[in-house]
Amino acid sequence: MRDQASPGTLLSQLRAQPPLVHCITNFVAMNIAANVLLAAGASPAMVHAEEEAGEFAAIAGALTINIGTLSSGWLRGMEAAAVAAGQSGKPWVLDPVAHYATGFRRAAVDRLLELGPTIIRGNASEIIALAGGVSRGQGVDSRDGVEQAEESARLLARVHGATVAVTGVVDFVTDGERAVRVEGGCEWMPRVTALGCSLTCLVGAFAAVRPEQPFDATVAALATFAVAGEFAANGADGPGSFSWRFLDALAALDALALDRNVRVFAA
Ligand SMILES: Nc1ncnc2c1ncn2[C@@H]1O[C@H](COP(=O)(O)OP(=O)(O)O)[C@@H](O)[C@H]1O
Ligand SMILES: Cc1ncsc1CCOP(=O)(O)O
Ligand SMILES: [Mg+2]
Repeated sequence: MRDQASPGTLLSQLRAQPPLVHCITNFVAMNIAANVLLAAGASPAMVHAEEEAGEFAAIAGALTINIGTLSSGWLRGMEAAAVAAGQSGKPWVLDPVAHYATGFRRAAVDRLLELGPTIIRGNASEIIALAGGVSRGQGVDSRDGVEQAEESARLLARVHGATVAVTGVVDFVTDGERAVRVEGGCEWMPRVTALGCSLTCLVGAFAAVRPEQPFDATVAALATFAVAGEFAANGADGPGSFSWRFLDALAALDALALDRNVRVFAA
């Protein structure tokens, strides 16, 4: 196994030089995702208009594209941004929210996949369907277990030359060669809307820090969420108090605490 930069090392680097992260995310996620990036120490910018998305992607350290609340104009902005990111050598992350739900979403994701995302982050239902499998997903929430999506993730990673992250109770990350599981988080996380979308943006932030190491960057982002989620669960009474405790836990998390509490295992 190659040397892997620790999540804490990457978190320290992120905070030392906060990356500008270009997020094209959905209406539901925009506010919480921006707050998550700020709490972690990165600098978010939500820029989706087709007139400017390409230009902005060339300036930012990384791009994230999420199809959660898609429209034709937004899709043109996403395509322009993905092309610009590719041309300027910037990593970009695809979050295929509920891509199986409608023909419009399926076609959009097919076009975005052709533009070569560096990293794909989704829940188990999304990853299974993206690899051509039969998923139980209907809306934005997963109805499948991460274990069921692991082979799909490996296949997608090989076919698209991307790092693929499947999230859920225990997360799974692969680049088609290496694979790990990331334990942690808490039961309230899937009960707070757009936390997965926010994680996709944080994956972008870490990818901006380590553009040549998307696998390590993805693991570091997932580990940060897993540890902050566990810390925030302490004293939380439900999704509401968990939500604000999670932002505080992210901001308070330091490199040492992250590396001491991270649970990443080879898969
Ligand atoms: N039951 C769970 N226990 C612990 N962590 C979870 C659980 N479900 C989701 N998570 C965490 O919540 C975050 C969002 O993942 P997920 O809910 O799978 O994404 P999405 O919102 O896109 O469906 C990830 O950090 C994941 O590890
Ligand atoms: C509820 C909803 N509807 C369209 S996008 C969205 C947010 C989905 O967020 P996540 O994928 O993080 O659960
Ligand atoms: Mg999602």
